[in-house]
Amino acid sequence: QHQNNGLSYSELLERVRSGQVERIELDPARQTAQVRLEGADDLQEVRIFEENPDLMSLLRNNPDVEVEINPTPDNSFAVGMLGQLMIIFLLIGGLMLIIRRSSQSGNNALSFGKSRARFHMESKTGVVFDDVAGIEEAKEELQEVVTFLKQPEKFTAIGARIPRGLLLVGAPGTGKTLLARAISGEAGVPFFSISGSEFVEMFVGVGASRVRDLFRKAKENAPCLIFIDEIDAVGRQRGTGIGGGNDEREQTLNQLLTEMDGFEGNSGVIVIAATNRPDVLDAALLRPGRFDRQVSVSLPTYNGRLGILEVHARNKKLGDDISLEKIARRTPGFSGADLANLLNEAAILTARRRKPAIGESEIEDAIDRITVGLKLQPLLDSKKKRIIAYHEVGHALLMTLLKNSDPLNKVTIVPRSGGVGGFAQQIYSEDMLDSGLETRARMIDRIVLALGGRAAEQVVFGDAEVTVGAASDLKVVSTLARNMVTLYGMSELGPVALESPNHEVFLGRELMPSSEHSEEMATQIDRHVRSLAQRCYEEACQILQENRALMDVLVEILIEKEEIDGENFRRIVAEHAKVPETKLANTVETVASI
Ligand SMILES: Nc1ncnc2c1ncn2[C@@H]1O[C@H](COP(=O)(O)OP(=O)(O)OP(=O)(O)O)[C@@H](O)[C@H]1O
Ligand SMILES: [Zn+2]
Repeated sequence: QHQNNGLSYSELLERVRSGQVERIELDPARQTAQVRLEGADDLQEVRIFEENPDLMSLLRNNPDVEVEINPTPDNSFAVGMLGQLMIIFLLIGGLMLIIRRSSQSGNNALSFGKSRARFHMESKTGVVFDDVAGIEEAKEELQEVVTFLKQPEKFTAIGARIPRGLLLVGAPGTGKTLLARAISGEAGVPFFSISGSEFVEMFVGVGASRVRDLFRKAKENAPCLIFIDEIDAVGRQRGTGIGGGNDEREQTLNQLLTEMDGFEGNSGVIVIAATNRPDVLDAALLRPGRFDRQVSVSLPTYNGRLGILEVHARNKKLGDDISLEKIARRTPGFSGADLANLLNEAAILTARRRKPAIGESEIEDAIDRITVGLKLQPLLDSKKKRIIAYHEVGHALLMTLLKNSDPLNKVTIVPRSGGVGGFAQQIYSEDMLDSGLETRARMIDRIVLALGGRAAEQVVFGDAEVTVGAASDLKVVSTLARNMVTLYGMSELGPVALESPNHEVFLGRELMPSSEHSEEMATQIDRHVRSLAQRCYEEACQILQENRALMDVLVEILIEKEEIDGENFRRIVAEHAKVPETKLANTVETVASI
């Protein structure tokens, strides 16, 4: 009934019972498990079923089996995030850009065979508001919670109801956990924490009682704060299957709701939950008296990044040449965790290079590591390498020639572990993105230069040879062009907003069509978006065509040296350009009517 070496579900149960299973990795979404039998080196796959109480209770009774559960991945989130970052991050015109988000967030599977996850309690977190930077608005809102915890009588005396639950909403690594710990620290109250993914353990039927324990302990220690990270793991809308153990999860959620309702008025316990997916939460969680207040924690702006860098530079040895302002300018789209990580990576590199203090080159390398991954071996000279070189030179040359583009920082064809074959990177002269003062001229140039990679491939190798390497460039182009037409009134459709901007792009909603306009208007928008992109593409092709000889020179140098920094690149361009003056192309005039 099954392949030679495949285990059936019932055989799996049998093997667990007889103690022959060493390790099992459950994947509820795919309804499979990877099983390692005693003495075996590799894993084998077994189909499991949605309702698998036998397996779960068996595993509970056999604590020697190592168990891991892969939480259901949320790709929609990742995609939304990626889209967002790519706009901000247009500095990288890389082949197949993949941004590695701080991997510590979220999806780490939990193992409950060895250590049964419990809630954690810290009597003093030692974190204060000064340790949290760049999210001033959220801090201000939460200052109130500190006062509730410190002096509840102040509020009860005048009959004010102290909120029980508060939801922190924001992308991974923006400092939600840090903020919660700082509230505890500032108020001088104990901090209880558990993560929603640890709640996935409810799978084995201990969830509800864990919740009861947590709240009982907390009440004994009031005033105090309970922090539930990744609440979406347990608080997803009920009745939507995330795989086996649904009932368990719902029981846990119900218990959580019961506990929230069961607070005696002003018992001195405040529950803070964090999520990056408020849209998937069960509505019951958001009712009055539960998590009825939301505070959003957004990615830091330029000033925020500067503040966060200052916090994390406190205990680092920085060289005299390091300017935190410059780093902040280089890192739009970075979260607080990314920035902390950046300084830490730079410190590690510095130690490895036996230098006394962190220097510019360590910062530079750390930024690249975080955005595009580790350097890999350069490719051997090959057609592929030439295509990548032309693609990147296409981007880089446009960054240099276009009048309204931020200058090139460097162009490289050293492949990166993040799946990037090469990239051309800009350095922002000012923090336009944060200030919101992006102009039409700049946006057009960003579209043109994003198309520069594909255009170079086309100009040099012809139609048939264009590669898939431009996929991420094209995503950037569509987003920018669409925003120009629908949000900023920068097309012939007139100065009207045709869609409401969704600032919470990290929710992945940006991809959802809005129904605010008619079918007819939707067609018009599409037409204008396409025509804008088409004109920009033609513009890119034309500029590159005119500078074909220069491109060849640059590609030869890039293939030889693997990397050219902005200054050298500009020097070479100035030496060889037909018109010696750089920054000559004014696309706004050519792409005038859209
Ligand atoms: N605003 C900030 N100020 C200072 N440091 C920060 C800030 N945001 C993040 N960090 C740094 O990043 C680390 C991770 O952030 P934290 O775990 O609080 O983020 P989070 O929003 O809870 O992320 P996740 O959703 O992944 O749990 C912090 O311990 C801190 O070192
Ligand atoms: Zn590209």
